[in-house]
Amino acid sequence: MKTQEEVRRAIAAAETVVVKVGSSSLTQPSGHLDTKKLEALVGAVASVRLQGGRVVLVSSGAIAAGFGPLGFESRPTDVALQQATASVGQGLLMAHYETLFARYGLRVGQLLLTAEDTIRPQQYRSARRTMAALLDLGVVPIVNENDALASSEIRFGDNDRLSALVANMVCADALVLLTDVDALYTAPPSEPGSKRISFVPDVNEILDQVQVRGSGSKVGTGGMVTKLEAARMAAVSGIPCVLSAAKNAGPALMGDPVGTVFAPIRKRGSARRLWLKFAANPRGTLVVDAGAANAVRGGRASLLAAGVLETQGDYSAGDPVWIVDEAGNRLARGLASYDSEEVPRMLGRTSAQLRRFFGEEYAHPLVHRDNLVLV
Ligand SMILES: Nc1ncnc2c1ncn2[C@@H]1O[C@H](COP(=O)(O)OP(=O)(O)O)[C@@H](O)[C@H]1O
Ligand SMILES: N[C@@H](CCC(=O)OP(=O)(O)O)C(=O)O
Repeated sequence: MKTQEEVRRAIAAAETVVVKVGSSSLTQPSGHLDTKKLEALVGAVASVRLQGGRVVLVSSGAIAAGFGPLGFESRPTDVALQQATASVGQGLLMAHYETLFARYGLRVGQLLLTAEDTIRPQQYRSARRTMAALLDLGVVPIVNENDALASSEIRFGDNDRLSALVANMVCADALVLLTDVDALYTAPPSEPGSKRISFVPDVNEILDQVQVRGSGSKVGTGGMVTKLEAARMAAVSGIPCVLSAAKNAGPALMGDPVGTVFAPIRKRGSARRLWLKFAANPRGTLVVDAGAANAVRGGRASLLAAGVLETQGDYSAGDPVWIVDEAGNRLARGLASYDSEEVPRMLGRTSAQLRRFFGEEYAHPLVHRDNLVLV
C-alpha cells in the first residue's frame, strides 16, 4: 500500500472501521453539544453500517453534554467537577446517539474504557471480547474514556490515542479521525503560509517536518499532537488512517480525496505493546547492570532480578516502569511483575535463589519480555 489512492481505496473497502470524533466537532462555539453536528455524523456512520461495515464510534462530548444541564457557564476546570460533569453528560450523549441511530434501525452499545483496560491483560481481553460480540450482533459500539473514574495520573485525556488502541483491539482495517480542521497542515492553520498535506507515506518522517500544536478550541484536548500520535500508532499497527473535518465524514469514509491519509508502515502488532511504547506513563524505574542492559537491548530477553541494581518510585504489579542503565539512559518501558515494595529484597538474586528464599511466586522476571518494549 504505497500510493495515496491505494490507501484511500483500502479505507473505502474496510470491513471494520473505527471512527473517532472530537469534542470540537460535536459542539457549538459556546461549548454546548450541537445536535445538528451529531445528526450529520450519525448519518455518515450509519450508512457505512447499513452497507455491511462493522463500525466502532469513539466519541468525545460527555463533558460538553453535561456542563449546560448542570448550570455551569463553561466547562469546569476542577478535576472532580469535570468527572461529575462527564458522568451526567455521558448519559445525555448516549441518549442522543440512541435516538439518532434508531432512525436508521440501528442499536448502539456503550463502552467506557480507562487506560488501564488497555494494558491489564484480563481487562483488555474482556473489553476485546465485548467489542467483538457487539460487532457480531450488528450493534455500533460507542466508546469514550471512562472520565468519571479515570485517575489523573493514568488517563488519556484526549480520545485520539484511545481510538488507535481500539482500532488495534478490534483489528480494524481503517481508522478515521474526525476533527474541526479539514486536514493536517505544515503548521497550525491559523499561521500564515501553512500548507495542507493530503498524503503522509511515512508518519515517522513527517514528525520533524510539521509544526503541531495543542487544541485550537476551548473544548478539544489533545490538538494535532495526539492526533499524529494516533496516526502513528495506527501506521505501525498496519492500519491506514485518514484525518478529516467531521463535516466531510461521508467522503472520508468513502475514500474521496478529503483530509490527510496516512499509509500503514508495518504489519499489525499487539495493542498492549503499542500502549506501552506510545502512551504509558511510567510510575517507577528499574536501574540495570551492564549485562542486563545488553540483554534488554537485544530485544528478546526478560529482565531478571539478578541484573537489577535498584528500584525507584512507587508502583504496583502491572504498572509501567522505565528500564534504565547505570548512567540513567532509558532503554525500555515495561510492565512490572511485582509491587515496588517487594522488589528490593529480590535484587541481584538468581531465579533459583528467589525460589529457595521466597517461594515459587517470586521466581519470575521483574519484567517479562512480552511486557517490554525498547524505546
Ligand atoms: N499542524 C496542524 N495542522 C492542523 N491543525 C493543527 C495543527 N497544529 C495544531 N492544530 C490544531 O488542532 C486542532 C484540532 O485538535 P482538537 O481541538 O483537540 O480537536 P478534537 O476535539 O477533534 O480532538 C485544530 O483545530 C487546530 O487548531
Ligand atoms: N472524554 C472527554 C473528551 C476529551 C476530549 O475533549 O477529547 P478530544 O475531543 O479528543 O480532544 C469527554 O467525553 O468529554
